[in-house]
Amino acid sequence: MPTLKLIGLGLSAKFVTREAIDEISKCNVVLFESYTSLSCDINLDFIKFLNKNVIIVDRKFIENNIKEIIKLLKEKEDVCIVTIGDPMIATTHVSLIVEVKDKGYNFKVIPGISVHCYIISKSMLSSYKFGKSVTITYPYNNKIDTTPYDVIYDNFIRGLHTILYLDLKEDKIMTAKEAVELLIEMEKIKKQGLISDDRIIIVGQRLGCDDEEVVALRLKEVFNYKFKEPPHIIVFPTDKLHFMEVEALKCLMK
Ligand SMILES: C[S@@+](CC[C@H](N)C(=O)[O-])C[C@H]1O[C@@H](n2cnc3c(N)ncnc32)[C@H](O)[C@@H]1O
Repeated sequence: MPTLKLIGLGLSAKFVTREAIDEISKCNVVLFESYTSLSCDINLDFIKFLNKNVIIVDRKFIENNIKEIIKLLKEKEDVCIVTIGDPMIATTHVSLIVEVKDKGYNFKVIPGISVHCYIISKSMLSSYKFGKSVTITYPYNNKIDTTPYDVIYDNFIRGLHTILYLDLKEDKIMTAKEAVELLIEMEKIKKQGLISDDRIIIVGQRLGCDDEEVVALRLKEVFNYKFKEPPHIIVFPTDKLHFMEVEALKCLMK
């Protein structure tokens, strides 16, 4: 039975699992989806080394070309869609599986180490206390989407931490500084007192790379801090911290 396989590669080459390597090596056609995340050392050449039949695909292809994917399944039997991180976390790929299953084909998910789990681990905050995550996006037509403010606020007052993914466009990658600038603009609109100089955030930079860094900073320190190149991710902790979380945060402060 033809099978669509969604394969996660983890954050960098050292996290690629044996299962991912085995599946990619034997797959008849490999589509490398490179728009939902990025890695310091996983690129087209890396995947080509495992399987020569690889094509880079963009958002348009994955989101609008289900017919093409079904055609490939009919012709090639096995189709692998390969992503950085985990294929099902902070992506919309579940819709592919639902459509393929609906047409009577098989599917398989091969998880990879996700930035979501990685930053929870490296933040050392209680994994039981993370609320809904959200993405901070660049303004569109000069309009700022304040959804992230609402999500953080809702989590914050319920004693929950928030993971903030940062916008990833074809031509630009949002940095932690740009994200904090946007949060400050959101505060001017929402005026609920969430964003203030002394709030602490955790910034994960280049996670999974040899030069990764995880640092806890007060918002007032963000603009003078020398961050590494993106990708960046932010954790916005609640102020209802367990005493052990307070100690963990101190370990991440410079
Ligand atoms: C939409 S999420 C996709 C997550 C991916 N599916 C996964 O499971 O890892 C992508 C966002 O996560 C963050 N991110 C991804 N990889 C990262 C890394 N290695 N270091 C820091 N942040 C990262 C960036 O904010 C990026 O825009």
